[in-house]
Amino acid sequence: MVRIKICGITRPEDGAEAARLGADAVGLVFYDKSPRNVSIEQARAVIAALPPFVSVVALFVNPEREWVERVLAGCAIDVLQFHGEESAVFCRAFHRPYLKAVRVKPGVDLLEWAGRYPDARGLLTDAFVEGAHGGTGATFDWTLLPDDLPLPLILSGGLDEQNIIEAVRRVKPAAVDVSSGVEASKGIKSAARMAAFISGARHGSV
Ligand SMILES: O=C(O)c1ccccc1N[C@@H]1O[C@H](COP(=O)(O)O)[C@@H](O)[C@H]1O
Repeated sequence: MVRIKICGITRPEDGAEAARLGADAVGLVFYDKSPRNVSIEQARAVIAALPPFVSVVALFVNPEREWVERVLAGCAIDVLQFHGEESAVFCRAFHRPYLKAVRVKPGVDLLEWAGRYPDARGLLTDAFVEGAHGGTGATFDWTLLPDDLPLPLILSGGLDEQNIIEAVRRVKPAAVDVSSGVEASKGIKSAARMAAFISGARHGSV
């Protein structure tokens, strides 16, 4: 069964609703250029509203090492997600499981990326959009994904309630990750869209 991560949670009630609907993980964005950016205090409030069986993923884009350490000291984070140009040495420096995001466009060699981050818990594929690091709501050509990726594949990039069944059926990822596609407005989740997305992901993977 595909695992489901709902990213860009900024409000405790959205995290609690994602968990109630069956999300396996929620993502918190610690990147001040994102409309979904949260402070450590906001993150703590979201985490406090979650049941203990939901994983908490902290997303960063080219962070200072001290910022990651402050977040880890201030919040109960299970997994790190890096969306910038962080090296493998940097990603593993925190002794936490981590995901490495890759922005996919023609010519990007995902097998080579997987080789550069062999200890990542998964490769998260997002759409390449010039000038943006992610969370754009853009999709990419799923035929660019290799069948023989040596790491678990987390599919993201423009997923929503309309395309999630086809995405899961065609790509067969280990997990899916969504942010824009389940929002009512930037940073605010829609309960109805989250419900339709999670139901679609479950439906597509049976
Ligand atoms: O959500 C953001 O604002 C964000 C900012 C910078 C890097 C990544 C970001 N989000 C992640 O991008 C992918 C795709 O998001 P979407 O579903 O297309 O909106 C996903 O992993 C988000 O968590």
